[in-house]
Parts: sequence; C-alpha cells; structure tokens
Amino acid sequence: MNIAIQTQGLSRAFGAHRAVEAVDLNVPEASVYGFLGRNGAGKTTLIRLILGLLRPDRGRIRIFGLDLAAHRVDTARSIGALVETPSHYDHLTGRQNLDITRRLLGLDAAETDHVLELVDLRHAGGRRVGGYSLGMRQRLGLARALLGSPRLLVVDEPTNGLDPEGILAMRALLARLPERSGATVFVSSHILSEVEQFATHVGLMHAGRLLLEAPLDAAKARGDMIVSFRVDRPEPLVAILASSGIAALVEEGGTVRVAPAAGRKAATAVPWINAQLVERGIAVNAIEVREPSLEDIFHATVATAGCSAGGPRLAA
Ligand SMILES: Nc1ncnc2c1ncn2[C@@H]1O[C@H](COP(=O)(O)OP(=O)(O)OP(=O)(O)O)[C@@H](O)[C@H]1O
Repeated sequence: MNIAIQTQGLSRAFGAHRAVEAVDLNVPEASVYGFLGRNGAGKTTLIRLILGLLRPDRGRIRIFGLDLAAHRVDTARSIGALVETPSHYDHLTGRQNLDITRRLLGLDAAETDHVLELVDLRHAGGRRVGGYSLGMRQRLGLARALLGSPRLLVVDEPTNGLDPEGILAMRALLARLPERSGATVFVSSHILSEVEQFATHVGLMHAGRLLLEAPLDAAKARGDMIVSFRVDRPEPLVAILASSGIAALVEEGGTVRVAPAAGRKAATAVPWINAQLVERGIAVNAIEVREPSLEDIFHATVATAGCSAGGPRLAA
C-alpha cells in the first residue's frame, strides 16, 4: 500500500500547550481520509504542518514518500488545499476566477473546464460568483485547489456554514473525488455522522494525540453493540441486568442504556431480558439494538485512552 501522508512523532506546541503530540499518521493513497476531532483537538495545526505553513518542533512528514523538510517545492506541487473559507472575486465569473490561478500555474485553458466539471459547476462557470450560494463558492474553492491535478487534496472542515443542500452536495463530491480526479482526499471534520458517509479511512484526534487510525469498517467493528431499553420502571430492569453481570445506566427520561463493554452480551440476552420484564409486569415501550456509530466509537476510544470525555461534544 502506498502512503500519501506519513508522519512520525510529529509534535508542535504553542507555549506550554501541546497542540499536536507525537502523531504517527498513515494516509493511504486513493483514500478519502476523515480526520476527526472536537474543536481544539489539533486538526488544523496538523494540517498546517502538512502544508508546510508551520514548522514542527519534532518529527517528520513524508508526502508520497518525499520528506517535506527536504523537498518543500516538490511536495507543495503535489498538494491542493482548501483550508479556510475561500475568497473569490464576486464581480468575476467562476470561470474567470479559476483562470487567474490557472494562468499563474501555467496550465492549459482546458484545465478550467476540467476542474469545474470535477466539482459539478460546469453549468454555472459563466455566472458571476456574487450570485453563487455558499455551497457553490466552497465548491469553486475546491475546483481551484484541484487545478494542476494535485495527487493530494487537503480540506479543512468543508461543510462549515453550508445549508443542508450544500452539505449533501459537498459530501457526495468528496466521496467521488478519488475516482474522478485520482487524488487522495484528506478531510478534517468534527461532524462524525457526516464523515461516516464518505470516508474510507478515519483518524481520530483528541487533545493533540491520534487515538485511533483505521479503515472505517475496521474502526466501527471495534465497538460493541449499543443496547437500550425504554420501560415504565427503570430500576427493576437495572437489577435484572445486574443479575446477569450487565452494567447499565439510567439516562434522563428513563431510558436504560447498557454499558458499552456489555453491549454484545446484552444484545444476545434481549429475549431473556424482555421475558423477565413481562413476567414482572414492567411495560416495555422500546428496545434498541444497533451497531455502534462513529460517535459511539469516539467516546469509547477517548474513555479507553484515559482522556476526559467531557468538553464540547462532537456533532453526531
Ligand atoms: N497560533 C497559535 N497560537 C496559540 N495556540 C494555538 C495556535 N494555533 C492553535 N492553537 C491552540 O492549539 C490547539 C489546537 O488547535 P487547532 O486549531 O489545531 O484545533 P482543531 O482541532 O483544528 O480545532 P478547530 O476546528 O477549532 O480549529 C487549540 O487549543 C488552539 O487554541
């Protein structure tokens, strides 16, 4: 397997604050890599390190096998990036905006149409950008990042501020990009349910550390089943579960949630638990048994790593 981005022991502090600490990242070529973490986890700092916008305190970065520190120009050529809300000239058309960068890069005129096509904006290329929606502006930024056919596309929080329609379009676009453009796509996000829909691989940052890195399926397979019950009297249910060695918590609203570590055991015991409840005359309003989501995996991973699971929650 070829690796598009590899970091070894990558660290960067701001004063006493360790924003990125000993990160070993391996982003496979042709993947759509979802780089996840809460606000402040260190994602943007790591992206700035990868783009050569910030120097590491320690560690190495290789882009397609080339050491970033020793090959700044060559590595920069292989990366396209969309890291902030892109700025465009509103009075120019989408095509004219792209043409400015295209000329600077010394690329053929056909390249503009090619990247407009890649981001589904060919039809709007002749319209003034002032009339574009936020989602279209973001896609135009992506088109600009794709000029020159970079082998790696780095995108920081691409759906921030977009409306639901813009979010759907961006998601679909990111999922298709490796096939359409041949680029490896590295996307940071704090919205786990979103990344779950387009990523092939995930990396999970928390407090500057990479806690988990895996293909999406493998990451999800790490988690236990999620089992919860809604009953009219939670306490007897908790006792029934405890008698089988299944720990559970009563949440607000009376839902009884089985502890993550006991999920599989509880899932297989559901018919027995249900029979016990019926026998005791406890009304069962709902039983939920489901595969863990990325959000569940995140919380379990943070808890296992001994980090605080508090702070702002990731959006599910
Ligand atoms: N230039 C800087 N000077 C001081 N502290 C910084 C600087 N850049 C980032 N930090 C701090 O480093 C930590 C990681 O920030 P970073 O922006 O990398 O996180 P993030 O995961 O990208 O979150 P967000 O989505 O909010 O940007 C934060 O606590 C932030 O305040």
